[in-house]
Amino acid sequence: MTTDTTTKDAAPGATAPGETVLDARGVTMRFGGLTAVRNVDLQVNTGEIVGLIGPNGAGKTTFFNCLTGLYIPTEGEVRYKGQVLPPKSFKVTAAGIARTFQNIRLFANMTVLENVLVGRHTRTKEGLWSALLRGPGFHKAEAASRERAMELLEFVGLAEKADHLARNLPYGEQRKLEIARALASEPGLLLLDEPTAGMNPQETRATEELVFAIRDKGIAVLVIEHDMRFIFNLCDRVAVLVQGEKLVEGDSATVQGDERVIAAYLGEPFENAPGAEEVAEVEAAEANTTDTAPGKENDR
Ligand SMILES: Nc1ncnc2c1ncn2[C@@H]1O[C@H](COP(=O)(O)OP(=O)(O)OP(=O)(O)O)[C@@H](O)[C@H]1O
Repeated sequence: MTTDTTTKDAAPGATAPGETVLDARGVTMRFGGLTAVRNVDLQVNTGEIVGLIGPNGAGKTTFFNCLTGLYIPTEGEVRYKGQVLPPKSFKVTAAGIARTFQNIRLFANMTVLENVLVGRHTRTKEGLWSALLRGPGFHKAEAASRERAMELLEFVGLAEKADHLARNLPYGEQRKLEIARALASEPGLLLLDEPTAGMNPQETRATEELVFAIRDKGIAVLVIEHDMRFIFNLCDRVAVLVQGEKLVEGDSATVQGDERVIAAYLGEPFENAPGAEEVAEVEAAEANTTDTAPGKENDR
């Protein structure tokens, strides 16, 4: 699949093709006597979707936390577009890295649109006084933010639900909303922590298409997932963490066939073709989907 980040469709945070957006070197994170992540190197370039897989407790989320300023690595360095990242998560977001969480963290009693507007705060310049006085600058900035938030809701297939309360959305749509909120900070790199957890096969497939569409806008993606079909369909490169260390890194075919990965994580060689039962489930669900269903416009 090709990526053209020079088109007018490129996201505001998009980077030139081939640029290294994330450069993590020797990242180690210790909690007392436990080394959760040990000396991990990982690069992500523009136009790439990179997967991070491994057994439960392998250190994947801890590594994400080291990339996003939630944890300060005990050792090692993380650079975004060549700059060492500041050790504060809001500064990391402002620098251009956005993330979603393993457990959905939406503002349940706010509307779908308001949740996305919250995600834009790192990109709005209007300060407290401007907000209190509600001058022309404030109204202009607010209108621009709303317009961008609606564009993002359109992109993820939730525009028609902009006024719904987040808590009333079905689970799969809450996950999409989290992605829209993360995109609202106009990142150059998006980190997704188990984006398909709890989804049915149809929702998982729609998420796959959404991630491809995000990549096609020039935003690099690093994704943690336990769904191996999702990972191997989606990713240009996959890194495998086991007990905090990077065991293998390579393209999907290399990782799927690696004896060490099979022994430590997959258990048995990965069978790429979906089972007949899964195909039937997706086809039945798609047959029931009306033309107005959210996410329809992202289908490719
Ligand atoms: N804040 C913390 N304090 C102490 N130990 C922690 C902390 N966070 C994570 N750990 C430990 O670090 C190890 C790695 O955990 P982590 O959540 O990063 O794994 P993971 O690969 O994301 O697992 P999963 O796939 O189950 O989400 C585990 O042993 C965990 O108990």
